[in-house]
Amino acid sequence: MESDLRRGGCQPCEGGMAGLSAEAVQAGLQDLPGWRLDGHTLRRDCHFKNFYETMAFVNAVAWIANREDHHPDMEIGYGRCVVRYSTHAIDGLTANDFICARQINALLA
Ligand SMILES: C[C@H](O)[C@H](O)[C@H]1CNC2=NC(N)=NC(=O)C2=N1
Repeated sequence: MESDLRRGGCQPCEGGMAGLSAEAVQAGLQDLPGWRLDGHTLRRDCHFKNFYETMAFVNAVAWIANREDHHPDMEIGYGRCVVRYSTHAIDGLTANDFICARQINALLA
């Protein structure tokens, strides 16, 4: 499982796909700085100097979302963006959510 979270590239989201166990989610979070569990979503609160930087980030996240065909919910303010990932198809968390969260961390590194 851990290796699935490290490997890039999301799998297609389908109704029957397996959600991660609570243990797997906790294990994944150990290696995902900045993210926490918020209900059944992975959440990171990001802060920026100004609106321009916030929107540059939002656009980069949108680019990743379209490449991976895996889309977060985003809440945007002048200097902040809350990013939440879950897999809508199963209303839970899958490896896809961790794969995308890692890509967001790479953007912010
Ligand atoms: C048809 C398309 O691949 C699916 O609707 C994808 C699109 N992006 C998605 N994003 C997320 N977060 N969860 C999904 O289940 C999902 N499904």
